Amino acid sequence: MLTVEKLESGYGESPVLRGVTLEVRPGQVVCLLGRNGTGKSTLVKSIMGVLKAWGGKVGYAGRDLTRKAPGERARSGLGYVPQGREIFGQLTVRENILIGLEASRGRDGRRATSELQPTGRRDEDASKAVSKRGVGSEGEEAPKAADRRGGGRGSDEIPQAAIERFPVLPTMYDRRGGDLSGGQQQQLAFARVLAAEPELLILDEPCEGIQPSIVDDIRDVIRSIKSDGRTAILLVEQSLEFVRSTGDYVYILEKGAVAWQGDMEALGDDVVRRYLTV
Ligand SMILES: Nc1ncnc2c1ncn2[C@@H]1O[C@H](COP(=O)(O)OP(=O)(O)OP(=O)(O)O)[C@@H](O)[C@H]1O
Repeated sequence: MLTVEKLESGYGESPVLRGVTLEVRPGQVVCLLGRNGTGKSTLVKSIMGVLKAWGGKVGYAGRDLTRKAPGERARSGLGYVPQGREIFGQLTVRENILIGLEASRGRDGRRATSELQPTGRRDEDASKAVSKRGVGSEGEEAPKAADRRGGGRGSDEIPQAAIERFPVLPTMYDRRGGDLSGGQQQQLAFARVLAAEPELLILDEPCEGIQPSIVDDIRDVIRSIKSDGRTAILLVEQSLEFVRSTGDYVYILEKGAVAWQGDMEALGDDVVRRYLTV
């Protein structure tokens, strides 16, 4: 479903990716490993179009997305939880999740909010975008998830797909995203992207800075998504233990290129020593 061919990218004049080729098949959990600075985040940013490709190709479900904007990639079915989560701190939990819905509304030809950047003062822009559509306050009209799915539910209802794995979130719908703990924010970031029911979920270090009990929850979420079989996952992760307990296939990057790839079972100690041990 996702095919990356000889992808090259970098920052300014500095190349980082030097011809990366990889593939994610439907239902697979593919893990991206490598020491610090080898280009893992650069690769997922380039797949999402947050960073422009210098060369090579990103194909998805038979379409060439290489020159497409991030919003269009989201509308095609790609969901992305960036490193650091990037939730909208000034918006409520409810508004954060509804923003995620925009990616799927975009599949009907409307603007996707993945084009909004959830940082600092841009929260204001996001807030405006939300309130324009009436999500912000009681009694106003919200994005019609029900319209799209023909479900006939209340107009401001958050889709079950967003929250079914995070029972704590509905208890905090009116809290500001910025007031949540790191673990809760990570759950919110997941819920926001799952609201759009992506076919491929790209996760950049979802366990970074998260306490162990929440890491276990995130592992359960990934396993549950995997067992549903509807969404493939491309997972950037540092923890070998986490990768071994969730993944099917592994790519290891070194100096912006794939240095090793294979089934999870083939990821032996020799490979770990050679490419991952610091
Ligand atoms: N915004 C940026 N501007 C310039 N250089 C950058 C930028 N982001 C990353 N780099 C550089 O690109 C290279 C690859 O970084 P990248 O974040 O992709 O690595 P990574 O494998 O994800 O590392 P980590 O595991 O530490 O997150 C590094 O040398 C890094 O310093």
